[in-house]
Amino acid sequence: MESVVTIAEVANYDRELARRGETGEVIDRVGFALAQTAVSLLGGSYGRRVLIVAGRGNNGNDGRSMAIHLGYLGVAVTVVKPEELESVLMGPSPDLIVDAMVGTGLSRPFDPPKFPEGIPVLSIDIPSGVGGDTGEILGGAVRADYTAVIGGFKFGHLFAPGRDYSGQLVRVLPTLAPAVSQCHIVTSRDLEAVMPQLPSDSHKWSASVMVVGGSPGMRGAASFGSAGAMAVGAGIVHLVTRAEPTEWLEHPDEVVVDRLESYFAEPVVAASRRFRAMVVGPGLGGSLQIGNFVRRLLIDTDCPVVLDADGLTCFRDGSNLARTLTRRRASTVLTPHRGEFERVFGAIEGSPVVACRQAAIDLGAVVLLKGSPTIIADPSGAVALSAAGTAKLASAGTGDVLAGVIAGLLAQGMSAYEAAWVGAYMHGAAGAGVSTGKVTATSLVDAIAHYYGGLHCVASAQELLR
Ligand SMILES: NC(=O)C1=CN([C@@H]2O[C@H](COP(=O)(O)OP(=O)(O)OC[C@H]3O[C@@H](n4cnc5c(N)ncnc54)[C@H](O)[C@@H]3O)[C@@H](O)[C@H]2O)[C@@H](O)CC1
Repeated sequence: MESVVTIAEVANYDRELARRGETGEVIDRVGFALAQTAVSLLGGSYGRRVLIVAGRGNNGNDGRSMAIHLGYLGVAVTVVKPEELESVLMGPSPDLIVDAMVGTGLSRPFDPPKFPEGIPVLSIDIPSGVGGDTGEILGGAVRADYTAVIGGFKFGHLFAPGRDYSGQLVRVLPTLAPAVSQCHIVTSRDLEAVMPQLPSDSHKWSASVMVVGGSPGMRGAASFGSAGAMAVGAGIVHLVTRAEPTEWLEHPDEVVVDRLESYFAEPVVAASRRFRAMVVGPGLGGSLQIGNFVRRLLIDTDCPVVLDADGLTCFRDGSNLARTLTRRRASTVLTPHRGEFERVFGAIEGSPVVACRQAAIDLGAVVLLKGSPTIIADPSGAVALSAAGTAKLASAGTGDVLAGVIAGLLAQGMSAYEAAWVGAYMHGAAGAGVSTGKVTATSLVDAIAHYYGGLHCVASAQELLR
C-alpha cells in the first residue's frame, strides 16, 4: 500500500532532516527529480521556457532547486516571487508555470495570483491553498494540471475539493516519506498479495454466509447483500428475512431463504453457529424491537458480523453501540455512509479520516466510511483509503452489495480490516469497469464476480509458483 501522510508527520520528518543537516541535500534531490518531471511533461528541454513562482519556505526552495537543474538541462527558466508575477508575464509566454508558492506549510488563507489561461500549471507537492490534511481550500487555491507529489500522498490530494485542484498526480521520490505513517491508499497490487486461498478439500460450508435482513416490502437490499457474498466466492448463503414468501418468487435459487417468524433472536443465534460470517441490517427496518433483536445477535453470535444500514442506525447513539460491541466475541465491520455515520456518532467536524479512526478505536471495530475516497479504519489506528470507484456507483443497492462482499471475504478467513479494504477496493474497481451509463446493483454483482475471478486466478498461479 502507498502511504498517505499527515502534515504533522511531514513536519516531523522535515525537522529530523534539519537536525541531521540533510535538508539541503534532500532539496537538491527533489529539485533534480522535479526538473526531470517537467522535461518529460514538456517533451524535451531545448527551447522550452519554464516560469517558477516560488514562495519563502521549503516549497519555494524546491522550486529554486528545480530551476538550477532545469538550467543544467538547457531549459530557459525564470524564477519570480508571487508578487512579481504580473511584471514577467509581459514578456514571452512560458510553456509551463510551476507553482512553488506554499506546500504543506500553508498556515493562513491564501490569495492566489492570477495565472494566464492556456499555459499548463505544475504544482509542487500540493497546489498552493489546498489544506494538506483535509483537501479544504483556505481562501483561494491554484488549479493545477499536474501535481508533483513529493514522498507520500497527502489527504488533500485525495479528498474534494483539493482532489479537483490537483490535476494529474505525478510521484516524485516516493521513498521520501515518513516511516511512521499509519495511513495507506489501496492499490490493485495489494489485493493480489492478500487474496484468500481456500484449501483444496473445502466444501460449500467452508465459506458460508448468513444475511439477516429484508422486511415486508423491503426485499431488494437483503437480496443484493446475498448476491454480493456469492460474487466473491461464498459457498452457501442463507438469507434470514421477515419479507413475505410471495416476495421471493424471483429470487436466485442459489440463496436459501429462511423465514424469520418474529424478531426473537434465539433461533437465529442457534442457526448462526453453522456460518463463518454474517451480514446484519440491509432492509431490516428500524423499530425498537429490531434494535433489541440486533443487539442480541451481536452479543450472542460467535462469527464475524458486517453491520450495515438499519443494523447500524437502530443504534441511535454511539455509546449504546460501543456498550454492545464490548460484549462481542468476534470481529465487527461497520459500513456507514456519511449520513448513517453522523446519525450514530454525531456530525463530522474537520477531517473525516480523524472521525472514522476515532470511531474505530472507541468501538474496537473496523469502521468503513463510504465516500470518495472510502475510509477504512482499524481499532489499532491503521487507516486504508480506497479511491477506486466512480460516481456511477451511487445507485440503489450498491451499498448492500458491498456489505455482502465483505462478509464473503470474512467467511474465507480474512481479518476484518483486510476484508473491509479489499472489499471496498474490489467494489469500486469493478464498478468503474462497468461500461453501461449507470451501475445497477445487478450489473455490479456480475462485475465483482468477474473481477474476483481474475484476482483469484493470479493468486492461485502465484501459489503454484511458490
Ligand atoms: N518530506 C517532504 O515531504 C519534503 C518536503 N519538502 C517541501 O517542503 C514543503 C514544506 O515546506 P515548509 O514547511 O517550509 O512550508 P511551505 O514552504 O509549504 O510554506 C511555508 C511558507 O509559506 C508561507 N505561507 C503560509 N501560508 C501562506 C499563505 N496562505 N499565503 C502566503 N504564504 C503563506 C509561510 O509564511 C512560509 O514562508 C513541502 O510542501 C515540500 O514542497 C522538501 O523540500 C523536503 C522533503
